[in-house]
Amino acid sequence: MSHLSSARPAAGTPATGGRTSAPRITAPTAGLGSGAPVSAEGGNAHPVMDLSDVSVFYGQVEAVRGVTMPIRHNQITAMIGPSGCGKSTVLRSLNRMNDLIAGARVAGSITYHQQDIYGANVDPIQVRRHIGMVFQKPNPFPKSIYDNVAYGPRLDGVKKRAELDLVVEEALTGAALWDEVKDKLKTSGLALSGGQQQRLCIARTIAVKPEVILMDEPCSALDPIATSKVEDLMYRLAENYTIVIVTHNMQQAARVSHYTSFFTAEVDDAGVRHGRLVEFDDTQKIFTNPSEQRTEDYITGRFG
Ligand SMILES: Nc1ncnc2c1ncn2[C@@H]1O[C@H](COP(=O)(O)OP(=O)(O)OP(=O)(O)O)[C@@H](O)[C@H]1O
Repeated sequence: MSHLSSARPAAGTPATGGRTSAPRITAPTAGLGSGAPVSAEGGNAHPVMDLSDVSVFYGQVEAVRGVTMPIRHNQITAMIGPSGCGKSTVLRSLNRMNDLIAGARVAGSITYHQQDIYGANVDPIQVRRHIGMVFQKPNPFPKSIYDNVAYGPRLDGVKKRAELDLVVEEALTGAALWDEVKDKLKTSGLALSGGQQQRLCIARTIAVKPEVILMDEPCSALDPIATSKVEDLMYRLAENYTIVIVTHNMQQAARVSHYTSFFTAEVDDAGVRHGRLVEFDDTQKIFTNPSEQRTEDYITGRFG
């Protein structure tokens, strides 16, 4: 296990008023960039994160109740379910992005390598350093392609041009964008197409070598060709990263993920609506032989 010694915002992630005397969150360096390709049968992959009886509140409203599931190493876990069932809420709770929403609160336990990410001494900025996020709408900084990717490493203290050049090339190559942009690194990231912008945001995220990448509907703003490129990329990234993706697109979940969690909204005895995790399993099982009738109804289009 290695210890982090400094707090700094993760690339592409807004900094919060995090505690400055940042206590440390630990992570094994062995997991960073050293994983072997894992197939959909990777049921033995150990959990990098564990959610146990997680509920998320907005003020007094319990938007999601009692979610328990693992996030397995170098696997892609998809979250699917009808609108408003709490997929994005749960995703944001995995790297404390909900901290940025006034009144949001998480109950239950979310661990990263057995460490409670909401522990009293844990700095959310450090959490986001290890658990990066790619958003629905590509959000490059209004800077050059190079500076978008170099942003996080520079904050990490990488200053030498040659080192930065290498990190930028590696990240852009890892995000399957290098060949398209290597001759125009000084061009604004905003001048790229939507699909290229999303891959640039992925490059910016992986440039700081997080272990887990959260993706909130990363293809919803993209056309089918750009979507297919990002899907291919996700699959390749899973050789080295643990990915959690929220998607409205069931075909996409079936295509790219190893595990799928199906969420829905339930109304409790008091008439209050909450998001619930109905079923978590191998993606193949969810889409061919789910245990729950509600899952089957959803994937066969009978509701949702
Ligand atoms: N910032 C917020 N403040 C208050 N309530 C919120 C906030 N964000 C989400 N909610 C509520 O939490 C519930 C779950 O929303 P969430 O966006 O997580 O669902 P979702 O499954 O991701 O939906 P969609 O598929 O439409 O994006 C909804 O009732 C929503 O209105």
